[in-house]
Amino acid sequence: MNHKIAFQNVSCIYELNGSSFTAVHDVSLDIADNEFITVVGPSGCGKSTLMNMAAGLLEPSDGRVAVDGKTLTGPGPDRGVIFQQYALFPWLTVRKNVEFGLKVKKLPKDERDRRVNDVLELVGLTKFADAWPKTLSGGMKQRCAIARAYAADPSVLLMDEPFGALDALTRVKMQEQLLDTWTKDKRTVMFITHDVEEAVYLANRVIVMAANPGRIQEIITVDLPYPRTEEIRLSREFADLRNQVWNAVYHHDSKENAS
Ligand SMILES: Nc1ncnc2c1ncn2[C@@H]1O[C@H](COP(=O)(O)OP(=O)(O)OP(=O)(O)O)[C@@H](O)[C@H]1O
Repeated sequence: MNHKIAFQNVSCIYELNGSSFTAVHDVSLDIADNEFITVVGPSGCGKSTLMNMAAGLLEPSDGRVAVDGKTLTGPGPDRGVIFQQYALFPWLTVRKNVEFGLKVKKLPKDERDRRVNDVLELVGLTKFADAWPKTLSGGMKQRCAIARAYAADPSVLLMDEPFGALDALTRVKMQEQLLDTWTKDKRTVMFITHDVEEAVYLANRVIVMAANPGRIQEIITVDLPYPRTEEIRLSREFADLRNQVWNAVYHHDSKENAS
């Protein structure tokens, strides 16, 4: 299999006030090219720490993280990062927000225009190209952030609870929209969430983490076809997978807390 991202025996130890805390311990994981993986687990199990190491924002204390076989030494344009906070520039329109990184890269104007138009179309924001961020709903702001990440043409998208601030209905719509975008233009996606249903709905594989120390508890393959229709979401197979992930996350966590 062609591995896009490889975590090899990765650990992360934070030093704080003279004591050390193991946030992630000995994680090994291979993510295939164009695979969509989701990462779930209890609060504090090291999900963001793992993603920050893939983003190159944090260096592992032990082991290595590689993208396309190359050990990471920092952030790079091959990886687009999307956080829960939309991080849009309020003084720029949707179009200018999406264009921003391309200007920094000094791409010629016609190339910038072409790319911005393509990605706005991809996320369904063409009509809102000249709108200001403050006039957009939360879901639209996050679509704009996704468009901006796509515009830079990264082969990897790292998403940390991107829909965490949205209401339940918008969240479901955003999941559909994201899968639609990803199906049209595949990337390797690592998506962190607290929401078990979201984790199953989106993923090829769900990585369930446990805490103290943060580690991989179980990997559950979601053998459901794309597009993930409403019929799939309401199917018996989907419910079984959701229960399986739920048990791996919560029953394991409550057993640990009881002991
Ligand atoms: N800079 C830091 N210094 C010390 N400890 C940290 C630091 N960042 C995170 N931690 C600790 O490491 C552990 C893992 O944190 P991390 O944010 O990766 O977990 P998470 O699974 O993403 O949590 P959540 O779901 O609540 O966002 C937590 O116990 C956290 O308190």
